[in-house]
Amino acid sequence: MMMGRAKPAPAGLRVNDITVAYRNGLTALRHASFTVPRGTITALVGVNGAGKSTLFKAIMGFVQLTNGSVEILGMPAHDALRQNMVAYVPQAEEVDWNFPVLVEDVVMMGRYGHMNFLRIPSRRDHDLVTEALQRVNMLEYRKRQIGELSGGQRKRVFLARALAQEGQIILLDEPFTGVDVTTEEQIIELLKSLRDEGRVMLVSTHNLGSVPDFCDRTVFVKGTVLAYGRTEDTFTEANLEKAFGGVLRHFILSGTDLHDDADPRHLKVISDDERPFVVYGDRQQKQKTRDDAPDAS
Ligand SMILES: Nc1ncnc2c1ncn2[C@@H]1O[C@H](COP(=O)(O)OP(=O)(O)OP(=O)(O)O)[C@@H](O)[C@H]1O
Repeated sequence: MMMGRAKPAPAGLRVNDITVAYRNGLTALRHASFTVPRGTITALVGVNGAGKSTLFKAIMGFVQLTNGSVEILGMPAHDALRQNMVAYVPQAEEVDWNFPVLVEDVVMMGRYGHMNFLRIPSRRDHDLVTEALQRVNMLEYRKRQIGELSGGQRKRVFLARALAQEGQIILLDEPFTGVDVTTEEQIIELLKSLRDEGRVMLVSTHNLGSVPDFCDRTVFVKGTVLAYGRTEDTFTEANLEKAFGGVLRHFILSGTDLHDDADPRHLKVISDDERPFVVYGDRQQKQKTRDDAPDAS
């Protein structure tokens, strides 16, 4: 009997040569392509205005593509979106926080796509909302107004909404902005456990220092995709330079600025003014908090 070769598993997400132009004529992305496998956390990095949010909107079908296509788990994006496979955690600025809505209602919105037009939640919908709130540690806030929460708590509620949706692809637009280090670490732990369940997370972030720590893959964006691949291969000074150009601040500490003794090793800090990326000689190491950062002045 002939043994057929096993078909390779489809990519989690395939962005194929997409171009996006806004109505005002601005082309925010041009011929952008990248692929990420399932069970990964992928960082999207680039300067303000590079096109990271546009890329999310293109995946979500919020903006029209003038070229190219997006494939999700081997199917056209349109089909995956219809099946509620893609969850989007927006930037805080995109949400109207004055809208009077309870935390649990926000999370229940994640279930809407699974309900019929009457939107009457089932027992399972309620259970999934409770489970999602538990997972982000926000269960005790379920009856609070969303507008009364802190920035970090709001982020966690929107993450819970993505969990309740049972999204297989989760897009997080700057989830760490305005979030303290403890909350950031909790979110990262949650993302890791979702990765281990085989989901795909795409995370736009300016926290360059934490990318090598928890993102398996990195996509460099600047009007297009400049480079992508495993973080250990792509998160290089050359790619950072290409993506950030003059925006990055570099400083090197050595000699008596760094050591009391004659230790010849130096330390390089690369930052776009959020959390810095620190290189000790040839080794790359995370800078945990801004407060820990060496004083550059
Ligand atoms: N609705 C819109 N209409 C017209 N132009 C837009 C629109 N939204 C974004 N742009 C422009 O498209 C480009 C890419 O913006 P985008 O929001 O995707 O960048 P970004 O990488 O997410 O930036 P940031 O890091 O600041 O969030 C920018 O030049 C921006 O001004």
